[in-house]
Amino acid sequence: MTEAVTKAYELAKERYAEIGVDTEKAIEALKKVKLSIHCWQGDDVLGYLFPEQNLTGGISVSGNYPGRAKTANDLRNDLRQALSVIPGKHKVQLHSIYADTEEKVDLNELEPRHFQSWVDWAKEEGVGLDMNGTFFSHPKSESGFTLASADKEIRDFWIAVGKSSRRIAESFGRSLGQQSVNNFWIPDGYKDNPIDKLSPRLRLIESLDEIMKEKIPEKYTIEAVEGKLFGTGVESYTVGSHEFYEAYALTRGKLWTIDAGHFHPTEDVSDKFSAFLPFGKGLMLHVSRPVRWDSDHVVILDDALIRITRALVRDNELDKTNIGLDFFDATINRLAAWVVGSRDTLKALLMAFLAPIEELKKTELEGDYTKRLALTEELKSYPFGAVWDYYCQESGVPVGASWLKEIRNYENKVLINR
Ligand SMILES: C[C@H](O)[C@H](O)[C@@H](O)C(=O)CO
Ligand SMILES: [Mn+2]
Repeated sequence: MTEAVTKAYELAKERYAEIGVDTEKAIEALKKVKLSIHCWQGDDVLGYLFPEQNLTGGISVSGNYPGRAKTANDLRNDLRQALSVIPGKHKVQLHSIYADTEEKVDLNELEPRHFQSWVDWAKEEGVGLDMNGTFFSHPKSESGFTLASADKEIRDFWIAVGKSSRRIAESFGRSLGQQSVNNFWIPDGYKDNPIDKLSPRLRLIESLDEIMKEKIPEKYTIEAVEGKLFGTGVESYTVGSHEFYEAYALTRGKLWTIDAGHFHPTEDVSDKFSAFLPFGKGLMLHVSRPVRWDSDHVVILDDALIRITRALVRDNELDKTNIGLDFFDATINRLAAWVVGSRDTLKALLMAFLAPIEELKKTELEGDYTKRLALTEELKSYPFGAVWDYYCQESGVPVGASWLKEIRNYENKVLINR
């Protein structure tokens, strides 16, 4: 296998060189990209703080594949196994509900010490940690409102949750020596047409401003705000819409989170990066695959993903963009879901790097759209797979579908017994 992979790579390298693409440079560029892999694919977004609590907030997971991670330790072991077949060094995204503690503690009382086991694990694994405050799956979110609630007591509770998430993210940044992005997604909204669309938004602004009041050095953590078109149960009005958060991010110097599943199905999210970034501090992405709606299917190498990575690479936006994943499928092996989604996102990035970008830009400037079309179409059948295989081999991870054998062994040894 090793020899065949290397031979195929050498040939591919020649083919790409003919069109002015340096495959070694593309591989080096790919090595630098850190994905932010979401922990919640491993346990169906339930967390470990409230074992009896159902998933709420208008998101849902279908399927009952055996082996859901039932403890934080299970989840870390599963993540370690999945990471071992994904090339590169990455980050893992947590949520408040993944606190690992024996204490009876509520979301608003969480402190960095409740995440110490995650920090220790991250150090061992050499991964960074990103954070998400949890604003759902809790009795105090049952009305459908949290930070935008008209009830001050409810609002204050969730403000404390937001502040706690910032302290935790800061501690991740300090302990691990890399910035922790702290993402805020707030599910608040109405099922049916509201009369007053303004007041909840004004309350959300006030709550967020209160949460962000304390200055924390950005080298440790920065907040990202995630809008949404709608969720199940909040079809008519979402307080934190896209325009709301785009404006919030711009005026407060925060990151704007673009979740690929949160827009109208025909909207091209990749088109938004270059419109926002000349004004904004940066982006957080939640790479997801909406099938007819925000279904959070496992990411695959489809046109939508290719458009996302192409935009980031062609417009030189990687330095200002955090590439997070966000999907949850319990109908298949959950580790395989992480692996497919992560490997495919990396593959799509490699495809984007393997292009004569400067030449294409020049062609476009010269107005030669015929050549632009011809070149981009021919590029699609260049031997990018040989470069990917070689990258996997050199990174010490399985080439081709052989990673599945390792995941199956783990399933038979570990997952099946849960
Ligand atoms: C669990 C996550 O916070 C959640 O998926 C959020 O990011 C989202 O996308 C909700 O639709
Ligand atoms: Mn998301």
